[in-house]
Amino acid sequence: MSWNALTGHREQQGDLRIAELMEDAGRAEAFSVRMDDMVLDYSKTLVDQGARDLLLELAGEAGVTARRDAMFSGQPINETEGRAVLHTALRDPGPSGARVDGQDVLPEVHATLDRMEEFANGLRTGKVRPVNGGRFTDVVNIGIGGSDLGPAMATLALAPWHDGPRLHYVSNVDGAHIHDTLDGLDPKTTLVIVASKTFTTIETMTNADTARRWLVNAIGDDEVGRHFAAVSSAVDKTAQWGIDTSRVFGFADWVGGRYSLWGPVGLGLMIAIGPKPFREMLAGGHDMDAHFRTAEGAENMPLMLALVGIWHRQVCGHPTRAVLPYDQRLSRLPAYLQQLEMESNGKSVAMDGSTLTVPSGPVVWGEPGTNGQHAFYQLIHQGTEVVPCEFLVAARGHEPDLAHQHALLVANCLAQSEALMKGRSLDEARAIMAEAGLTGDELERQARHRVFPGNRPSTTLVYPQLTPRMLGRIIALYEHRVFVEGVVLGINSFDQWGVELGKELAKALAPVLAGETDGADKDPSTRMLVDYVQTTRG
Ligand SMILES: O=P(O)(O)OC[C@H]1O[C@H](O)[C@H](O)[C@@H](O)[C@@H]1O
Repeated sequence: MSWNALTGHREQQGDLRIAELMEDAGRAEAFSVRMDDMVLDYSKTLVDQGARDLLLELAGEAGVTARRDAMFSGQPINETEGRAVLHTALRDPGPSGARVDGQDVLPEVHATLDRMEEFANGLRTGKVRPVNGGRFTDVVNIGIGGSDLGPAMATLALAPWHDGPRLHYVSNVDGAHIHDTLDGLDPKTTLVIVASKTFTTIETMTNADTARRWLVNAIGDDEVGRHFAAVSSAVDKTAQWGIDTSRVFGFADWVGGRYSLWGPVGLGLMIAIGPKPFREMLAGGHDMDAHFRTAEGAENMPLMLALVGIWHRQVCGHPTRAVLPYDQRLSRLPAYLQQLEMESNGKSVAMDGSTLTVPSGPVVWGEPGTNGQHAFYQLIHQGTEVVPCEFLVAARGHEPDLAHQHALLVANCLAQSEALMKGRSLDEARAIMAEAGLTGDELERQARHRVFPGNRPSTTLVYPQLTPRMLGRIIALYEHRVFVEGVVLGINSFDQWGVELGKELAKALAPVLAGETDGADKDPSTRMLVDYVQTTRG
């Protein structure tokens, strides 16, 4: 019912402009939400009082609160895989937590964290040594998807805390990735973490084999295990692959891959920044969990971020959403969110097997500002498609000597949302052209190119500084936003069947490319492409 009411409300708004709503001096306060020292400003959107009421009603009808409580209490809300969804337990300081099969999950979570801490400290202090002595200078994390994007994003984000061994991330099955990463590293002082929830992912296992050969060449076979650690929920498979159990950090199947940064998948990050900042990040995630569980309605930041997302995608029909961190260290955030949001909510079948009657989650994309301004913002300002923008910016940077650069960064961020909202009318453009000395048809023609439609929505998340705790809050904010959007759409945000078909076909195509089978069953396009590769590669 609320869907219809919402689309009706949007229609009623007609050509209402955000700038008109902004004439209300109280709008910014009324249409923003605070969580401690963070502010999410969604006043530069067309969400008005009526829209917000209806969106909250929609969340109520979808049963977001009950579903949220079911998630936190360990019920198997991932119904297509029959699993609980408890990544929040990885950042729960306890003392007691959710129960799965009657068992409190926290003792194991905390014991694993302690083991990770011991191992990370060992590497950082030189207690955990390479075969030939000395210290580990470099750590290579081999993983893909959820076993790569989260820790890689966070390692970059927390660079100011990086005082441990150098961290490198290899994900792509393209040999170029591991080749270029290992090139220049010394195998005698390099530790490899093989990170894979399933420990079957072809990309990761292929890269792990390559890394093992590289290590064996330098240090021999006997003790190569001392240069490995594994992170997985398939502990039996890590043993089969030859990694000693003391070097294996396990996690339960109720941690989804793309939600797994908080536990052993974050091992590399913990080695890089140290256990204390890592635990601070967990505390930040837990802050957001507590907020999400207790803040009411429009006071709830993840809920409101989700509802604004739904307003833009499902109600207004904008197909994409740009994530624009004005923070170079968050440059991998858009890629991380692409998996988090699109793998979670890019689905067209509802939990009950019926076809979705509203669009699924949006295409998520983005780059850090100000780089994007000199590339694709043209389309955001003047293209025919409206792209809701999500800006993120810290009040303070980490480089006191470069505070003037941070001030410029912030000015650019705020100016963009202002420009998107305000735009520039034809009359204003004409005045600029007249000022430049143009007249007649030429003035008119040139003016038209300089019109900005404006009325383009954006949200801005501001926070004091990108610390480990803040990063934890930001990531958990997005996780819960994805959760709420999924509940409102009625889909299962925690499976990913859509990635399977391509994997199956790739497996079947490998022998065709190798010339072992003829591929007669393939379509003409695929056959032509196979033929091209076979004849061209020599
Ligand atoms: O951690 P792994 O089991 O190796 O999985 C790595 C990734 O591959 C899969 O194809 C899934 O789509 C991702 O959700 C997952 O994060």
